[in-house]
Amino acid sequence: MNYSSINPIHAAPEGFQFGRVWNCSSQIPSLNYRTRTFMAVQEDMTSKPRIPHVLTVAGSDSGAGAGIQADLKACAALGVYCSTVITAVTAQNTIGVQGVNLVPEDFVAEQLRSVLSDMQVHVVKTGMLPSIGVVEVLCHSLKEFPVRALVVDPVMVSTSGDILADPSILAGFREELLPMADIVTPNLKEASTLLGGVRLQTVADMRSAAKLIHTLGPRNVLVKGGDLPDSLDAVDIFFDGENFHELRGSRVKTRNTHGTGCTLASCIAAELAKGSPMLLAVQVAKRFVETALDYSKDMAIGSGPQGPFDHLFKLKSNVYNSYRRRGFNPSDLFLYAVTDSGMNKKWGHSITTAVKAAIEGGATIIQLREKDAGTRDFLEAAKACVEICRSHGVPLLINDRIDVALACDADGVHVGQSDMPVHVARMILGPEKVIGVSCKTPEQAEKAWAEGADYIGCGGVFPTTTKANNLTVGLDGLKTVCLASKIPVVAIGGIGVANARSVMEIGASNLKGVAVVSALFDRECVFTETRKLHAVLTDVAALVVK
Ligand SMILES: Nc1ncnc2c1ncn2[C@@H]1O[C@H](COP(=O)(O)OP(=O)(O)O)[C@@H](O)[C@H]1O
Ligand SMILES: Cc1ncc(COP(=O)(O)O)c(N)n1
Ligand SMILES: [Mg+2]
Repeated sequence: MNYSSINPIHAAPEGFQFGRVWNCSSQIPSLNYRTRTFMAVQEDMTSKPRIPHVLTVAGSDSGAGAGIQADLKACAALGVYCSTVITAVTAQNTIGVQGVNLVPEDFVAEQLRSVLSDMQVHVVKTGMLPSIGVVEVLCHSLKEFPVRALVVDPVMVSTSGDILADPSILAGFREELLPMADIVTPNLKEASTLLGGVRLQTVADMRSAAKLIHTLGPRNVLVKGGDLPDSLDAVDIFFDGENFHELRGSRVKTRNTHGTGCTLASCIAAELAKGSPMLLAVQVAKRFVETALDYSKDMAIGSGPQGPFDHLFKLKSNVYNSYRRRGFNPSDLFLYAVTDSGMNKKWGHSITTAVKAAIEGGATIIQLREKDAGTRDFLEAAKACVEICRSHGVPLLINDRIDVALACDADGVHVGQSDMPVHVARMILGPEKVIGVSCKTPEQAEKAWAEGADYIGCGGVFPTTTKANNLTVGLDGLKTVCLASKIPVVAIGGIGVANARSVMEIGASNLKGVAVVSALFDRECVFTETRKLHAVLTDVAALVVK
C-alpha cells in the first residue's frame, strides 16, 4: 500500500490482476461467458479511460444515513464509481441501532474476491468491520489483490452509542490493518479506544492522539473533532508523520449529522481514486461534508436525535429553497434594487445593511453589482446577502460573475452584452437559475429570449451617472424593446421617485417594473427611499389595474 505510488487516473494500470481474474472467474460458473471473451475485453480496457473506483467494505444502514448507503451516495456525488462488500446488515434509524446481523466471514471473503479480482479497484475504504475474522479476511484479500490506497474509518460505536464491532477487532486493527492503511480517520471516541482509553477533550489532546496513532503504522492520521465539546468550529487534526494540519470548518447547527464519518472517509477515498494527493483529498472531503450538512440542516426525517443528511444536494438544491421552488416570477421585477459599492462606501453602509434596508423598504429583487470588489470579499458579501434575501423570500442575482453566483448559490445572474453569452451562462447554471440580460435593441431582446434568458433589463431610459458612456434609449426606445420582447422587461437608467410613473405608463404589458441604483443607494436612508419608490409604483399599478 504505497500511497506515493498513486498515479493520475489516466496513467497505465498498476497492479492489474488479469491472470488472477482468469483463475478466479473460472471458479465461478456464471462468469464463464466472460472468461471466453476475456482477451477481447482486456485489449479494449487498456485503451479506454479508467473510471476512478472505490470499494467500500462496510455495514448496511437500513436508515441509509451511514454505512454502505452513505458511501455509495458520497462517491456518486463526487463522480466516482463505488462497489460494495457488505460485512453486516444493521436495522437502524434516527433513534439508534435496533439490530445487527453479521455476514459470515467466508461470504465477506467471497464478495471481496468477486470485486477485487475483476473490477480494477483503485482505493479500498473500510467502515464497519464487526469481527476480528472480517479484519483478517480483508487484510488477506488486500495482500492478494493490492490496491493503490487504503482508507480506514475505524468504526466501533455508532453516534447513538450502539456497539458496531467486537472489541477483539482492536488487536486486528493494531497488528494488521493500520500498518497497511494510507490514512485512518478515528473520531474522538475511536481515537481514545485505539489508545487504550485516554481522555480527549481539546485540540491539543487530538494532536497528541494523532501522533500516537501514527506509531501504530498508518501513513496518515486524521482525528475528527465532530464531537469536540464546546467547539464553535468543526476542527479535525491531520498528521502525516511530520507535520500537523489543523483543518477548521464552520460547525453547522443541525441534528442531521448521522453518517458524517462514513461520508468523510468515502470522500477521501473518492478523491484519492481520482489521483489527488492526501491532504487535498482530506480538505475536499471535509468541505463536502460541511456543505452537505449546511444544505440539509433543516431536513426532517425520523423522530430520533440524529437525522441523515442529503449527499446528493447538488441534484436538487432548489428543494430546500422556497424561492426556486416557486420558480421565476416576472412580478419580482416590480422594484428591482441594484447595489453599488461606491455609493455604500460614500454613505457608510455595509452591503448587507443596504440590502436589508432595501428589502424592508419593499424591494422585490436584489442584484449585487460590485464592480470594484475583490473576488474573496465579493463572495463573502454575496453569501451574507443570500442569507438575508432567502429569509425574506426575495431573489438575489449577481451581476456578471457567474462563478460567484454559483459559489454563493444565488438565485441567478444578470449579464451585459459583453459578459458571458446567455446560452453559455444557461449551460453553466442549469435550468433553475434566473438569467437576466441588458438589451437596448429589439434584436438583442430577440436573441436574449432565443438563448434562454428569463427577463431583459432595458436602458438607460434616462441619462445616468452610474454607468459611463451609456447610450440613453429614452421612453420610446424602451417601448420599442418592450413590444419586441417575448420575455418580461425591467426598465433601468436614471429612474427614481420623480419619473417612475412616466416609465410604467408607457403602455407595455410586459414591462414589469423598474431597476434602480442611485435612487435607493445614493441616499442616506435606503429604507425610506425604497418605501417612497414602492409607494409610487404601487400607485401606478393600481391605476393600471383600474
Ligand atoms: N455539525 C458539524 N458541522 C460541520 N462539520 C461537522 C459537523 N459534525 C461533524 N463534522 C465534520 O464531519 C466529519 C466527521 O466527523 P465526526 O462527526 O467527528 O465523525 P463520526 O461520524 O465518525 O463520529 C469531520 O470532518 C467533522 O469535522
Ligand atoms: C452500518 C453503519 N456503519 C457506520 C456507522 C457509523 O456512523 P455514525 O458514527 O454516524 O453513527 C453506523 N451507524 N452504521
Ligand atoms: Mg464514525
